[in-house]
Amino acid sequence: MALPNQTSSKQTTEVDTQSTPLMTLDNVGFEVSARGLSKSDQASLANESLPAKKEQSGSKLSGWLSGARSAKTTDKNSADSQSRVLLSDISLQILPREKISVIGPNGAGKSTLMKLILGLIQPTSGQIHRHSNLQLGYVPQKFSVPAILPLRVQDLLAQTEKRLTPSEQEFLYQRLSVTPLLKKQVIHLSGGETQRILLARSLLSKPNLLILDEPMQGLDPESERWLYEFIDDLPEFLQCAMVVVSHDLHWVMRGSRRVICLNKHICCEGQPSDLGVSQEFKKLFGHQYEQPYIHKPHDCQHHGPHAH
Ligand SMILES: Nc1ncnc2c1ncn2[C@@H]1O[C@H](COP(=O)(O)OP(=O)(O)OP(=O)(O)O)[C@@H](O)[C@H]1O
Repeated sequence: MALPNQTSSKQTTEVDTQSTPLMTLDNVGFEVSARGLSKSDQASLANESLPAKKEQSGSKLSGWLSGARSAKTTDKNSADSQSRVLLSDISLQILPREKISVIGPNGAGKSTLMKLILGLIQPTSGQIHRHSNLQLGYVPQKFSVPAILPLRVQDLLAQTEKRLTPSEQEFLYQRLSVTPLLKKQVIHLSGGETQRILLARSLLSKPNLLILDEPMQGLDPESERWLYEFIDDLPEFLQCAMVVVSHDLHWVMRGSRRVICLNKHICCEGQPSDLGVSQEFKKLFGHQYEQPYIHKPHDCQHHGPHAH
C-alpha cells in the first residue's frame, strides 16, 4: 500500500533510531481488589481524606468512593479486601515499526495489557517507560455509543487530532471507504463499518504505535480477510509499530511478526517458528493450531468496504 507522494519515514513521528524502544515494560504487574479497584486506586482512596461535604453530597461518584474506601479500611477480611493478580512480571520492549501479536486464552489479561501500554490504567508494580515521541493510536475491543446520543461519523472523527497531510487523509478515507459514512449516525453503523471508522480514527493522528484489540470481532469472513490485508500493510503505510490482540492463530502464525503468548504472565514469545515448538504454547493452543484452516472466499460483489 503506497501513499501518493510518500517518500520517507520523515512523514511519521520519528524516534531517534530503529533500536530505541518506543516503550519498555519492566516487571509490570496489575492487581485489583475483588471489587475491581487497582491496588494504587485502593491506596489513594485509603490515604485520601475526602471532604465531609463531598461525602454527604449524595452524588454517585462520592458515594462510590466512600463505599470503596470503607471496604478497604473497615472490613479487611471481606471479599473486597482480597486481591486478584491480572498480570504479573511483564517485561517487554516495543521497537519502532515492530509488529507484535498478542495471543492468549479468554481472561488472560490481553486487554488489560493493552490498557497498561496505552496508559489508561497504571501498573500496580514495575515500571513503564515511554519514548518522548510516542504517538499512540488505539482501536478498542469494545466500543459503544449511547442510543440517545446523536453522533455522526464526521463528529466522531472531528474530535481526533489530525496529523496526516490532506492527501494522506484522502488516501486513508478512500482505502477505508470512510467518505460515504461521514453523515451516518455512529449507532447505525454495521460492525464492519464501525471497525473501519475506528481504524480511520486511530490513524488520523499518525501514530507510531498502533494498538488493535481484537479488531476482527463481529466481522464476516470477507470483511475479516479485507481487514487483515489492510492491517498487514499498515506498518509500511504509516511506518508505525503495531500490537494486535488476536484469537486467530492462523493469521498470527502466518506472519513474520513477533508473537507474545500471554496467560497472566508471558508464557512464551518469539517468532512463530519458535513458538510452534514451545511446550507452553502447545499446551495452550497446540490442538487448535494443528487444525487445518479452511477459508473459502466467494466471488460476489456485495462484500468488502467498497461495495457499501
Ligand atoms: N478493572 C478490573 N477489575 C477486576 N477485574 C478485571 C478488571 N479488568 C479486567 N478484569 C478481569 O481480568 C481478567 C482479564 O481481563 P482481560 O479483559 O484483560 O482479558 P482478555 O485476555 O482480554 O480476555 P478476552 O480474550 O476474553 O477478551 C478477566 O477475568 C476480567 O474479568
